[in-house]
Amino acid sequence: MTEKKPGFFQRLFGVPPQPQPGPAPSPAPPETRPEAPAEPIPPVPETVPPTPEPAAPPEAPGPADHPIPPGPPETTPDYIEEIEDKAHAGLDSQPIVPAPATAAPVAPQGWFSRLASGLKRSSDTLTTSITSVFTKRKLDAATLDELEDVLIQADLGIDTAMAITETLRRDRFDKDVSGEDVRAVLAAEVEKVLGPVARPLVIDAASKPFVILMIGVNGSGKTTTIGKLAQKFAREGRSVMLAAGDTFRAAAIEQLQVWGQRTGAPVLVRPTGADASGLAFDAVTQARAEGRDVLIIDTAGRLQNRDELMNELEKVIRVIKKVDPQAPHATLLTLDATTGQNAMKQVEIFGQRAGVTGLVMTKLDGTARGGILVAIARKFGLPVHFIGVGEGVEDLEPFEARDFARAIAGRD
Ligand SMILES: Nc1nc2c(ncn2[C@@H]2O[C@H](COP(=O)(O)OP(=O)(O)OP(=O)(O)O)[C@@H](O)[C@H]2O)c(=O)[nH]1
Repeated sequence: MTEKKPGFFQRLFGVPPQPQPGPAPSPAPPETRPEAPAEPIPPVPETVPPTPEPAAPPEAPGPADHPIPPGPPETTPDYIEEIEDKAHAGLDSQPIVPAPATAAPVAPQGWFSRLASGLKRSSDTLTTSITSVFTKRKLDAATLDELEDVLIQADLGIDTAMAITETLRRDRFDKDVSGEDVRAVLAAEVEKVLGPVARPLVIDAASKPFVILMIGVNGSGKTTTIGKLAQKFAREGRSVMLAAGDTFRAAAIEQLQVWGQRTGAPVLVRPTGADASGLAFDAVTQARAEGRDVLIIDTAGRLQNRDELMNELEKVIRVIKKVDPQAPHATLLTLDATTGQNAMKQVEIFGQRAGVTGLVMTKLDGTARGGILVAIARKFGLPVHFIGVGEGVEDLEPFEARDFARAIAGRD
């Protein structure tokens, strides 16, 4: 199914790009993102508005504010907007109805169809395999074994695969069973597993600011998710501040600044290579002084097996707690669905080291491995707050077990 999508800028603001538009969110081309930079990049000349000094020094204060370097052309917002425009070329030719610059909250209309089309690769793979197993045969032991293999290959996990085959064995053994029957059982079982973990992210208004720390491996979608969340919170009328704690990557800092411009959220930045914990300390201090409702802190991507980087993350958390012992109030792990089974390891290690409180699964649109969310839910029972099925701001939604179960089982 090819859905005609408006341009990214239009989807974000409801208006076409103006002659001198603000820069677009800047997902850096993968080749510009080091997997896990070991060496900080040296500071560069000043261009960024200074940020106040912390009330008390953090464990290892970062260097003074510096400008954000313009960055190589391939990482600039203009360049990225150009790429996005090209990516959507041919899809943007419809006349665009102008909307007010201050876009009104957009109802999550059509979310299920976006979810279903996002999860299409996962559900197609599953349903095609199921259909090939159930070709109007009576349900026998061999068929159940085949089905179990199919479900395990779809990353649903052994326990869920067994639960589904057990249900079928109990209710339908030696009877005719169609692919549709199996999909119904699959949807029911997936919903049963996901129901308890589908929990909204509740912003406690008593915590000012409510501090959200965004963590995850490189490229898992932290910065993009922060932008999407900032947009949501701003639409809810909350005062949001962002902190560009991914001090390894100039492009990530710029990316966050762009989201800040779009959402009206100030962005605390430091030069590339600056100490992330010092920045986190300043961010919480400043957000508190300004009475912000929500502070979202980005962090550099890190592989869970890089011990020194995980130590650094622990330090960021310790330093945040110096300002507010209850913070971070939410530590959200972004998981790239395309990584499949490795996501299990990420949940385990980040959970141990950083105390993950909730999950955001991104890129469910780009993979046939969406079933991994079911395996993760069953094993860890951590709340899943949001899922992402695309790069646009409207492609992140609160997680609903029933919708996901229906979409992955290919049921309308
Ligand atoms: N298709 C798709 N792409 C996504 C989604 N979420 C994020 N992305 C893209 O994934 C890429 C990486 O996203 P980032 O937000 O830069 O990831 P990050 O975790 O901040 O990356 P590092 O700074 O390298 O750690 C970007 O190109 C995003 O546009 C999603 O739900 N679906």
